[in-house]
Amino acid sequence: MVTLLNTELKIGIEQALGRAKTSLVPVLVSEVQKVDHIEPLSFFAAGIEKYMGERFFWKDPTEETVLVGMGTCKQIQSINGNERFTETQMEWNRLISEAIILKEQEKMGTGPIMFGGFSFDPLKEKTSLWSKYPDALFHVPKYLLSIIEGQAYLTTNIICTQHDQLSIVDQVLEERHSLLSLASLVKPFAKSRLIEEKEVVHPSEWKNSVRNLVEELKNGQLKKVVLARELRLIFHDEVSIEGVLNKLLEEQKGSFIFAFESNGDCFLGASPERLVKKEGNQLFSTCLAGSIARGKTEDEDAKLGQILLNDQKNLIEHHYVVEMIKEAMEQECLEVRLPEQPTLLKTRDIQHLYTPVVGIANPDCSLLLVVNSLHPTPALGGLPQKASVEKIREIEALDRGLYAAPIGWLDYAGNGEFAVAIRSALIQKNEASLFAGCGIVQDSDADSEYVETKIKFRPMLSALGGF
Ligand SMILES: C=C(O[C@@H]1C=C(C(=O)O)C=C[C@H]1O)C(=O)O
Ligand SMILES: [Mg+2]
Repeated sequence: MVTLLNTELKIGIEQALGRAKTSLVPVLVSEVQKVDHIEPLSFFAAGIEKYMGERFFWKDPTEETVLVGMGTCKQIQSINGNERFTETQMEWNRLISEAIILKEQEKMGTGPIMFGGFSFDPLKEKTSLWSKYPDALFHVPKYLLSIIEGQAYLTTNIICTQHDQLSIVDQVLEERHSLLSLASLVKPFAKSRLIEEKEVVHPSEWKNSVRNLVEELKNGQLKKVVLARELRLIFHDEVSIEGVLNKLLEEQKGSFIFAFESNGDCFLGASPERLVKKEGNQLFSTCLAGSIARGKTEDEDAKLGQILLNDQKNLIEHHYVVEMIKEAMEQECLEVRLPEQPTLLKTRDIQHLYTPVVGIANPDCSLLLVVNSLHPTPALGGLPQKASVEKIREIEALDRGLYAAPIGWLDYAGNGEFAVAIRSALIQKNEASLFAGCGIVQDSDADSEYVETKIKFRPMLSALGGF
């Protein structure tokens, strides 16, 4: 259990109440404390009763940053299509400009942050599948556990309005105390029991749409289009989000592990692909496209890797991504660096062609606007960007929702990170939808692309106990 000093929080709230009464706008108070280590998954599990539907989880591949949020002290959303990035950034800036932040040191990922995501394509006709997730949805948590380079921090966020009294301090302290006590009790994480697995679109139909698309790619100006498909699973009981996260953390160590709850649904996954990270004036992005299976032996694995590194179809598929990301980063940066040749990035189930991109951001750069200019990269959409998204909208029998779209966090100093939400699933009580797609180019073969999507389902299938 962790004991905290409470005095500062009270002073902060007093100030915020005063400010809220004169300005008549709600004021955010954010207090950060260094705490003894708390197991992130235990903290997440501690919120199962009180904060179900209002939790998030994030771990980057290097484990430099782990964030677990609980409760929602403020929700930011936008239903305004292509304006969703700008609107979200502006609302965040407004909230932060008034906030009172109590902390001892500057640490990225502590203090007020918001976590959430954007839809892949706001213009795609919506189905009921994603009814809990608007085109932009972000949560500022009430309680945030941040593990930054191994050190744990606990942030408490409170919104003070003109109608609040100082007594809210006692309420918050009591709530926080019981949350921390629960987090110290480690629970066994339940496994899910699968009943049925159904491909939403029949394999032969999906392969036909790939074949038709390949013909179009040969004849038109479209160079690449990413086509995805959905797998629907039914379970005996409600899926345990903690159980799935536990397995993802065990099995997908080199990936971003994320979970984002909204109103009873949960979108989670293990993505190997960074969209963009901002740390001070540095920007990092990733080109990831071109895939091959892992080998059963070390030798076979290395051979497959060599095949991938020299395969024209995959190199072209990858090159389109490099071309577009380089160009977009050059718009945002004073300087951009990237290697000339891709290397391999391997996860448990698959290997990819990988090119990291680093840049020095323009002075006026803001993270969500970079997200806006990158999304979707040709790794998830295609090339040219607009025409490929239109093609997906027209031919893909799937409501992507947040799949293949940016998911991540932003802090009060403008730092943060977004991954593309692939190798992911939407959990709805005792059912789940899994998503996987692949880049179709002129030389694509429908059967091989189908196998590639099958491999890409594995991380989530395995975590859900179905493989
Ligand atoms: C679209 C997905 O993955 C993307 C497509 C890839 C490909 O076609 O080779 C590789 C990595 C990802 O950028 C997915 O996993 O659903
Ligand atoms: Mg591919």
